[in-house]
Amino acid sequence: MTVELSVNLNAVAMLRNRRDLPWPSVTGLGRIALQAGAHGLTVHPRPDERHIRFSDLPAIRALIDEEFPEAEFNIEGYPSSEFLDLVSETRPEQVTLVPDDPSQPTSDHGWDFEANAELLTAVVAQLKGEGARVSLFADADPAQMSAAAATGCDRVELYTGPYGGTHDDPSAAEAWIEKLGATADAALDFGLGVNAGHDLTVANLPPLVARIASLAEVSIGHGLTADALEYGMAETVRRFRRACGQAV
Ligand SMILES: CC(=O)[C@@H](O)[C@H](O)COP(=O)(O)O
Ligand SMILES: NCC(=O)COP(=O)(O)O
Repeated sequence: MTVELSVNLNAVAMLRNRRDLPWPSVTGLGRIALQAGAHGLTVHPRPDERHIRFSDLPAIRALIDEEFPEAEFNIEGYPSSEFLDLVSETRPEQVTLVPDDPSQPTSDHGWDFEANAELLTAVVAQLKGEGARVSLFADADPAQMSAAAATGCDRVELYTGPYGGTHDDPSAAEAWIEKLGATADAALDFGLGVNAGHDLTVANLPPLVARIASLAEVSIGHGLTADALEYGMAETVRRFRRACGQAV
């Protein structure tokens, strides 16, 4: 099974938001990602719009519709009425529901599916009725997959933050791979597809991909944007030196 890559544009938007200027362009970087073969684009609009802005969504929708009709738009977030309205207007191919509190700096846990069964079952049905695939953000806990499936969702997105945090501790990384793998196995047993995301990198992806044969999609923003800066820095410095009049 090919693991599809959805590029999360939140980090690009955060950099753009430092100034009242249109660069880096969220849509422009999204275009480059899709031209390079990414399967889709992910955004996680937060209530304070500190990363992606609600006003970014129509342009990303238009980019996909007009230039990359095979690509998917994945919108992540807590199912507030504002978020659900945004989704209805934007019609993403996939919605990933995340149990974020507005005060959280970033997403740091999956759903408690039993405690939120009523909310999730209703919202999943609504979003599926609007034509979206629905994925639910999940901790590495096989015991929760039965309750996840009972909501009617299509997929779970495994929260890989704690695995990403083990970058300097190989034995802890192995233990997290096993927990994530066991959760993916349980999800598959209940008929769920499996996505994964948070703090994934070029270094920590291969063991995850090797362990989870059913992995359908990873969404990556922070590590991918950091690499784009690192691997694009030398050429960019040369461009600016040329602009200074230097012979390069
Ligand atoms: C749902 C998830 O895992 C997050 O990674 C999120 O999409 C990133 O959002 P921020 O970039 O706004 O922290
Ligand atoms: N769903 C996770 C995501 O979209 C990106 O997370 P990160 O790579 O920015 O940690």
